[in-house]
Amino acid sequence: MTTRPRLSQCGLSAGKRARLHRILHQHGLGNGTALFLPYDQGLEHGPRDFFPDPAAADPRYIIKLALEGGFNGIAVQIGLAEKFYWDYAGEVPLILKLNGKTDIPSDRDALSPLHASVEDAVRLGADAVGYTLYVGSPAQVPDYGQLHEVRRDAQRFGMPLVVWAYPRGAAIEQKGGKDSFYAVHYAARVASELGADVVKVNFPHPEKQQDVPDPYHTAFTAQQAMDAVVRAANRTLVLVSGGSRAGDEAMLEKAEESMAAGATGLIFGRNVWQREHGASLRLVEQLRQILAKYPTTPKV
Ligand SMILES: O=C(CO)COP(=O)(O)O
Repeated sequence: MTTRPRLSQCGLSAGKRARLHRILHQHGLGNGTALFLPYDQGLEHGPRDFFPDPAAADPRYIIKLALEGGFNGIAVQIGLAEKFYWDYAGEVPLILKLNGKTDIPSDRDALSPLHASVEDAVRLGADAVGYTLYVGSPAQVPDYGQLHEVRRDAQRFGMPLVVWAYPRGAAIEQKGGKDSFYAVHYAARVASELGADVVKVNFPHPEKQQDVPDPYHTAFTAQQAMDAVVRAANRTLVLVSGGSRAGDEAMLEKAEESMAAGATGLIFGRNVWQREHGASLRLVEQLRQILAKYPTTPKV
């Protein structure tokens, strides 16, 4: 097990630290862990994601769900933030996603363009900004350039930077895909080296990697792989993503293994809002019980 870093250890400016403190210690369970509700899938995958529960197509339903479920924050794109966030008077912290793209063209040369700024995030009262970085994509060079701009502004405004570190592209596919241990481990390290304050990763699968450098041939369990991912992120706080719809047992196991490894929290979207309302809240309550077992102590 890896120790979860405290905010005072993470090289944060006063503004970033105050905002992360609000998210982690004044919302959700208030114990330094986090449960985020991401809601950018309407852009990334299209409205098909709302077919399982049509209520979820309405951003007001999602924000209410985040409040009812005691989430630490929601992650949305600029258009929804401008139209809906203030309906709830900023009661749940906002991570403003600054880039995003559709899945209509193939992901092989993926680059996620910027369409909002850190200044927008300040104007909207956000507590963090989110940036999707496609590690391993042929477009990773311009991607790093965009991230650099965002990081500079985030430093200037004291705004925490959450990097969605997504392995992508043909080279990643050849090595076992975007959730192979090799890819997730590398992506966590890249985000940390490039200055993310928080990194969001897929849960790593050691059994999926192929054609990878030697050290990865060692047999890792899922728990060991997750431990290694948290270590690779060093003093960058780790969030683990939910992924496409799975059963409750699988989600709870992923949550437990992630938190035991030293992740700071979970960012589960479709697995929460693709269920009917009562089932969503029941799963959230079980996730909160897991988070309650892993407080950050001491707090600062
Ligand atoms: O962070 C996420 C999307 O931005 C994760 O969403 P899912 O849990 O639906 O995979």
